[in-house]
Amino acid sequence: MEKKYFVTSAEMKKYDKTTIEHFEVPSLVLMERAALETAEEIEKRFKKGSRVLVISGTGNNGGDGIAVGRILMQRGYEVDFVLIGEQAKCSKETRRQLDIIAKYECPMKSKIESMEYDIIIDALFGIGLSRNVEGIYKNCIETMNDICGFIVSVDIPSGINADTGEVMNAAVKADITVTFAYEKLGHILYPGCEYCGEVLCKDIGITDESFLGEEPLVYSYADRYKEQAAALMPARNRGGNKGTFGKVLVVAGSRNMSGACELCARSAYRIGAGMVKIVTPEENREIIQKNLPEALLSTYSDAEKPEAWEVFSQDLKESMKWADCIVIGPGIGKSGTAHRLFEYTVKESAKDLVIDADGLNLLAESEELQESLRTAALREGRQIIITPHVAEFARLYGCKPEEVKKDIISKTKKLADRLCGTVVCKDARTAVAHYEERCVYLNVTGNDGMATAGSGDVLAGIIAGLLAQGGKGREAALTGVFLHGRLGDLAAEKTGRYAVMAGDLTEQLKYILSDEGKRR
Ligand SMILES: NC(=O)C1=CN([C@@H]2O[C@H](COP(=O)(O)OP(=O)(O)OC[C@H]3O[C@@H](n4cnc5c(N)ncnc54)[C@H](OP(=O)(O)O)[C@@H]3O)[C@@H](O)[C@H]2O)[C@@H](O)CC1
Ligand SMILES: [K+]
Repeated sequence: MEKKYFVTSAEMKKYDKTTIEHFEVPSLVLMERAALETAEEIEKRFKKGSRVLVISGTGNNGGDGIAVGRILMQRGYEVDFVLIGEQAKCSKETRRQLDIIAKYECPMKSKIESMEYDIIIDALFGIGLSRNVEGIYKNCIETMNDICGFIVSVDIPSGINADTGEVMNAAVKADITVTFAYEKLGHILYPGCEYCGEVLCKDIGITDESFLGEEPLVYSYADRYKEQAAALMPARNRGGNKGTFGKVLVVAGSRNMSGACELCARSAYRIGAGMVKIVTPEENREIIQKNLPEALLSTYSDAEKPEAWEVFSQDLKESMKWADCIVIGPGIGKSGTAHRLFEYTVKESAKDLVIDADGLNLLAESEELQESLRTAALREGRQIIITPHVAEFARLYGCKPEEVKKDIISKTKKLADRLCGTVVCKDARTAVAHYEERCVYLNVTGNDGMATAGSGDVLAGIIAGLLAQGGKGREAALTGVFLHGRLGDLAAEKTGRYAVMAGDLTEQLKYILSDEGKRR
């Protein structure tokens, strides 16, 4: 699978350093390449004679900016240079850039004197931003945002934290961001991604060799899969039958709450599972048979009564034997029956398990069941995938939702390690971690239209459908999350983000995988 990495500032600095020290590429060569790439993006958009303002800080980001200005000046643009901060504090490379423009007799100013520019080069702070922006720096960022010109941020908009995407008290709102070698987490996480404009990632000679064997912690699927989603699917055997394409057991819904199980089961079918059986209260029978006649059904009533449970649990045991994997939780509630069903599914089966929604709340309440799942994963290789949104995650993890949002990557990994499974932490950028893998997947598909009831039920069904077709827990989760986001994007293209409903996502499965084979 082709990956795309998102790096932290510490990782990027390490790769810079390796390229400079281990591979002996001079730092000024990297800076010149970065500047050339940035200048070329400006030349594509603006003609010679355009007025350019370069705002530099004292770090190497500032040096990049000065070099961009110098190249544009040599190519016929009208360039003004401003340095914010003390010259004496400039990095070695930035001092060198100052010396070069001094030789060309370009004056360096210490404040912005005009608001009349076509282009602003934002090179105040790059990945070296280490604290909140205050005083003259904050004023400078606000002035850049006030000038009417087109803003090109060098590497990252000044004021955005490259690791978390946080706004450090003030940040530049760029039209484009030209970054180098790898996109940073701050380009992709919210709110940072909303400040970048279009992100253009340029090769300046820092390559995967600079990892020296240890790849970055965070990755996603390469962009090409957005157009070629079917390439992520498990190969489909033309000689297969409904048994070989996998059997999913959906334990979902509660009395007169049939929507969640229907969405989940339908999604499992649409992603390609051969058979789907729904376990739900008897009251839901009629509506499910009407809406989803393809689903097999096993219903229960009065399961709180011991004799009824006795009979039904035997039936459930048979269903669990029949299934290749189980999904439990959507719409199940937290009643006594829900507890029983959940406990039984965890303890009496070794089949791969997707836990969603209320199932996660039941899991959060029971250390004993968490321990059972850990043991089953380690001893029997049972694959456990949990799909919490941020609030459910916080309950399981034992922290506040805000803390999850601030540190989604490492917390998702820690929870996966604790549960010995795959954890899908659903947010605007969903993270997926697996206990046996060091790296964490960060999803870049999807949109806010998907923040709608039932969207999670669809994801749980998709992941279970992929598991049933033989996918490993980790891959099923990654592919499921990526596809789910693509479904949301396609649905939003059709209706706009406001109008997207969960059923629309499943509907899009009809189209997104229709090119299977052609694009593999
Ligand atoms: N190796 C190379 O040649 C390559 C380098 N590249 C480029 O280098 C950039 C990284 O350079 P960098 O590490 O020098 O950091 P950068 O972002 O310029 O700023 C650091 C300065 O800001 C200061 N500072 C920080 N926070 C502050 C605050 N809130 N308020 C005020 N000051 C604050 C901090 O000062 P201090 O914390 O020491 O007080 C320091 O002086 C990278 O983004 C890319 O553009 C690429 O071209 C690839 C090749
Ligand atoms: K910048």
